[in-house]
Amino acid sequence: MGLHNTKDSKVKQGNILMLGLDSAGKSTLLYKLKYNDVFLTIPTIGFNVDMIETEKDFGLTFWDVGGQQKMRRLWCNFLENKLFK
Ligand SMILES: Nc1nc2c(ncn2[C@@H]2O[C@H](COP(=O)(O)OP(=O)(O)OP(=O)(O)O)[C@@H](O)[C@H]2O)c(=O)[nH]1
Ligand SMILES: [Mg+2]
Repeated sequence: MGLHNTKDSKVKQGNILMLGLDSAGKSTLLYKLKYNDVFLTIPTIGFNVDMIETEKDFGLTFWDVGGQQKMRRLWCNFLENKLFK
């Protein structure tokens, strides 16, 4: 997870990369964290990005990446991204 300041140095933000095999429960976990509820999900094609404000001036951006076989070749693009280093 990377943690960095935005233009306003008081506002902090972190990025969380969610990787895992298909049907591991990544999207379910994200919706549970964001809405405190369980939703019917469909397999993620590509990726979802969602932000959760944890407290004043602090937010977490979740990158929920599809885990199906055909999606896994995209994982390296996220792992090489400096947001997650
Ligand atoms: N029993 C049980 N089922 C779960 C749990 N978490 C997720 N599921 C179910 O598992 C299935 C897949 O969940 P998803 O959250 O879509 O899985 P995912 O990791 O996002 O899958 P991809 O998007 O294909 O990578 C859904 O039917 C969920 O309801 C859990 O903790 N317990
Ligand atoms: Mg998903």
